[in-house]
Amino acid sequence: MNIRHDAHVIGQGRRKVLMLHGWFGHARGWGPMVQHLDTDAFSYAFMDYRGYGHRKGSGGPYTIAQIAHDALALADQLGWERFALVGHSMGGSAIQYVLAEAAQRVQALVGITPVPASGVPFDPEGWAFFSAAAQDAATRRAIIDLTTGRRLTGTWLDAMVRSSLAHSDVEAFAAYLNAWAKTAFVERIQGQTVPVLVVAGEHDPALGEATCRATWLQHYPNARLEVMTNAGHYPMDETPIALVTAMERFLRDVMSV
Ligand SMILES: O=C(O)CCC(=O)CC(=O)O
Repeated sequence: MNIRHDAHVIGQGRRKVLMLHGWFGHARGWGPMVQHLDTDAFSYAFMDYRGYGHRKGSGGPYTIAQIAHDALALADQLGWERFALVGHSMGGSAIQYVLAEAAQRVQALVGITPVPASGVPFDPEGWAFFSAAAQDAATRRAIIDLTTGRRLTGTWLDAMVRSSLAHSDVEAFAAYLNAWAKTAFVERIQGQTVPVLVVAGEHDPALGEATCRATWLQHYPNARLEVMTNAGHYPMDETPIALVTAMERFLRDVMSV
């Protein structure tokens, strides 16, 4: 394991994979799935966004476009000409923005409970609720509880909130809500033939199977869907072995080495 550039890089494999985290995540916040990765077949680079993880205090811009540009700069630093991208939730929007900017470099996309390229619609009440999360730990906890189907232990919810508070700047967290919910760029990716795996969680109320079918599977002709049973919005914590198995089976299938 080593730290290079703006990323936490593990593995020596010839298949290169950039990992882009979600709103509550950070480069080292991918949970127990990390210990199950095949580090002989793959090299994984886990990137922090501006204002997150070891980039806390960096300042913005806190936008999906900036995440994508930082991801491409990281790939350049690592000497990765072509690579796959895995994005969780907000990271699902960012991996598609990378595709929009540099399709020739992208071998495959894996979206884990991912935000679509159309953004996420909110009613005023929902927007007020999610907006409160930046300043209020209890709201962060309530969102994670809601998006995992209100069925998981409070010990895990509390740990997720602590991790989110410790590893993100409040101003970045606040601004990224606008970024993931309101960045819409379907016209830039619609019809791209890149192989895509979409992983939905059975208990994810907003970004679950129905949303993935209505968005990702309509946008990409070569997209396939896997639904993780016994998972909500965080399969990397809830069903880590099943998630890694599905993800690496797909990537082995579509990435030439
Ligand atoms: O819309 C939802 O269900 C939650 C999305 C979210 O929290 C964003 C993220 O986890 O990156």
